Amino acid sequence: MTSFGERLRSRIDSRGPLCVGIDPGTALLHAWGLDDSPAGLEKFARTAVEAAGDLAAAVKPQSAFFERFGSRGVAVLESVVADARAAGALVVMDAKRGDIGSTTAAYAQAYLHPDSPLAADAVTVSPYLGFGSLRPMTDMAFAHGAGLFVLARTSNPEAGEVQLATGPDGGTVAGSIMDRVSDLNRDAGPLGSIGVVLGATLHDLDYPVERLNGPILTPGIGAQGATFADAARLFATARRNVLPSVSRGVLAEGPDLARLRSAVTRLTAEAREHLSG
Ligand SMILES: O=C(O)c1cc(=O)[nH]c(=O)n1[C@@H]1O[C@H](COP(=O)(O)O)[C@@H](O)[C@H]1O
Repeated sequence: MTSFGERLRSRIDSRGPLCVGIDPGTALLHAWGLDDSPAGLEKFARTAVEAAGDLAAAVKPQSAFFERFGSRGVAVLESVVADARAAGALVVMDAKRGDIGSTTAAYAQAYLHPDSPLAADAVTVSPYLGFGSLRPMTDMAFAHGAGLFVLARTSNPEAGEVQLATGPDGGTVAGSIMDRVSDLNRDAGPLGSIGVVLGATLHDLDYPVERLNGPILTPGIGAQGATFADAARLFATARRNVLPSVSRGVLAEGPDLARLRSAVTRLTAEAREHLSG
C-alpha cells in the first residue's frame, strides 16, 4: 500500500503541481449554458473531469455544490471520484468535516474507507473542535493509505479572529495546529500524508512551513485574487510540497473542452515555473 504522501509526491513530480477545483455553482452552470439542476450538474462535472483528470495532479470536488441537489447530486459526486481516479488524478474531497470524535469516525468511514462509494485519496477537515477530535480521521488515513488536509489558515477575510487567537504561551491557534500536523508527519518520506490548508491570499505566515513535512493545499489563486507567485513567496521554504488549487479560474474557461484543457495545461506550466525546486 502506498501512502497518500507518496502518491502525491509522484503525481506532482510527473504531472506538475496543479489541483483543479470542481465547484459547480449556479453562476458557473448558467455561464456554461446549463440548467442549475442535477442534469446540468452531471454534464458540468463530466466535462470538468474530462478536462483535468488525465492532466492535473489532483482534482478537488467541493461537496457542498453536489449536496445541494440531494441524493442525485451525491450520485454525481460519486462518479466524479471514480472517473477522476480512473483517469489518474488524485481526488481531494473538499468536505471540511469536523465533529465530536464518534461522529468524526463516521465521516472518516464515508470519505476515507476504501469500501465507501465516496472514498477519496484525501479529505479536507476542520480541527476547530480540537485537534484531538480528528483522531479517527488520522487513524483511518494511516490505515488505508489516505490523506488529510487540515484547515490551518484559510483564505477568507474573517479567518483571523479564530485562527490567529493566541494562547497563554503567546502562540497562535493556527501555529499549534501546524505543530500537531508536523508531529504526525515526523519520519514520513518522501512526503507526509497529513497536509494543511493555507490560503494563498495571506500576506504573511510567520511559521516555518518546511517543518510540516507534508503537503500544503493552497486555494485562493485566481478568483480570490492571489497568484502562483504569491504562493511561491509565502511558502518559499517548502515550494515543492505546495499543491495550488484553482476552481473558478479554470472552470470559467468552459464549456468548451479544448479551451478548458488548454487552461489546465497553461496553469500547470505556470505553477511548475513558480513552485518547482
Ligand atoms: O479547503 C479549501 O479548499 C478552501 C480553503 C480555503 O481556505 N479557501 C477556499 O477557498 N477553499 C476552497 O477552495 C475553493 C476556491 O475556489 P475558487 O476561489 O473558485 O478557486 C472553494 O471550493 C473553497 O471552498
